[in-house]
Amino acid sequence: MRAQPILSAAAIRAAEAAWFANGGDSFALMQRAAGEVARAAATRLPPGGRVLVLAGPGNNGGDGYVAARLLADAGFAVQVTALAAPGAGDAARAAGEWCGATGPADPARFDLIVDALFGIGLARPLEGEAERLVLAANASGAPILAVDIPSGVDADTGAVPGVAINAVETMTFHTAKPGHLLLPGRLHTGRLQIADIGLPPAQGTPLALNGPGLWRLPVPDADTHKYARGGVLVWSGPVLATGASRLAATAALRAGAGAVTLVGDREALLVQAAHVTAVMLAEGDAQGFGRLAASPKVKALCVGPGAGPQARCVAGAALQSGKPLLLDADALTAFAGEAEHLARLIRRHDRPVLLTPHEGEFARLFPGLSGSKLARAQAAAALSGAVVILKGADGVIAAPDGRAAITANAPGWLATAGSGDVLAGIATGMLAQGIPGFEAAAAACFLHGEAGGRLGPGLISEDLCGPVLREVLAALI
Ligand SMILES: NC(=O)C1=CN([C@@H]2O[C@H](COP(=O)(O)OP(=O)(O)OC[C@H]3O[C@@H](n4cnc5c(N)ncnc54)[C@H](O)[C@@H]3O)[C@@H](O)[C@H]2O)[C@@H](O)CC1
Ligand SMILES: [K+]
Repeated sequence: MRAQPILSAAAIRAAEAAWFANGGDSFALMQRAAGEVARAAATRLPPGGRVLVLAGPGNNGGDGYVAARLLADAGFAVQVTALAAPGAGDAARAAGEWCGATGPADPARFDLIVDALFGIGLARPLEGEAERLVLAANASGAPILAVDIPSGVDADTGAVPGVAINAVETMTFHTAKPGHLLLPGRLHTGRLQIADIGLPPAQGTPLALNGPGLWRLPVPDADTHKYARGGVLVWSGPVLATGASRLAATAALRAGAGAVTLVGDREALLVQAAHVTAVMLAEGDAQGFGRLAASPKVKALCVGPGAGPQARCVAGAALQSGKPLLLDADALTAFAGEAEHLARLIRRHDRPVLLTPHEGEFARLFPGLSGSKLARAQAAAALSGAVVILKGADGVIAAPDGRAAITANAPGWLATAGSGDVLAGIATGMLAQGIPGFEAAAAACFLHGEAGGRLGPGLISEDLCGPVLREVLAALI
């Protein structure tokens, strides 16, 4: 299975420019794009159905004019409402070839609205007539098919600086754009369709949709044993906060680590003992954690879920261990405002380190980083030398070498206490099995999303560690 590339607006324009430089015909490209829009529109229309095409001043509008002509030729009743006449180029040619009904219209009178106001060329918030058209289309109740990207959504960031079209479906071209997958853009996109319009396949792109094409799950050989599959240490929280680390430990075991041990003080372990069976327990403080981590049986470490006041010392010991390591929650907050110091420790560590902040933890750890979720995760990975999972429904995974992935399968049901602890555990379990950092992080995010999707309403984090993870793994191996 191939990874699905994602291209920024600039990368799409570069791909088009390269193709044009080799003699590719830009109007033919527009016609192919519009053909895909018309085909998608036709499947949503009754015979002779009424279509309103909202056309902007650029090539997105050009796609709209060509689609209008194709739909009219196919017997649909098409009207175009133009925001402004295209000035020149392909869009002007497309507008010139449209001879049908043109002018203002009540969008509620149509069976379908085709949104061709703005695509990847959106440069500022929608105002005035553009804003009015978008609000009227959204309020009309008619389904909206967006051309390339819902008008008002920034193709690179998913940001909606003003108003934006609420599409039921978006027909985009060549590859997905970050704005289709990052929030809030994803909520405006509806069903995303990606049409091949004849550009050469995007290869070696640093950004991809998170999915099985990006990583491969480990399958144990028949002659393996538990420590060959990978031992994991998870730092246990204190006596009144043991749940988070227990979720992480259980998830690591489910994800395929051969043996998982919770390490902590005696009181905490007595609580853990009342709950766990296959997960083992070992008494120790921060130095003890470091000593246990030195065992060749231990292949990955997880510090942070519910870690409590020891978080910094244990994270420090873990960072000296030379073992693949995941830092989450309290272990991230322990380094708040000290990203550069943490980066020095990570760079000395020389083995994969995963940082798994949610937005709040990210802001505390990297207060100087701004921009889109994608840009911030990439900057944090470059700064820290770690693979960063910036969590959320549009979770971004970024590696220090510039690779990044966006996860789009996480349902809202995953927004529940302990969900991040399970993600940390799955990712640590992947690290323990020798999966490289970026792939381990991406696989964990995908598995977590799939498990959440299967469980649905009523999901609690304990469920995520249950048989559902086994089912998800079995479906993907
Ligand atoms: N370049 C190509 O060959 C192809 C482009 N395609 C289409 O072309 C689109 C990109 O076309 P363009 O680069 O012309 O960009 P757009 O059509 O997205 O918009 C650019 C125009 O909108 C104006 N504009 C931007 N933001 C505005 C705002 N907030 N309010 C008012 N005006 C605003 C700009 O000044 C410019 O005139 C793609 O999204 C896609 O739909 C497709 O036809 C495939 C081929
Ligand atoms: K659009």
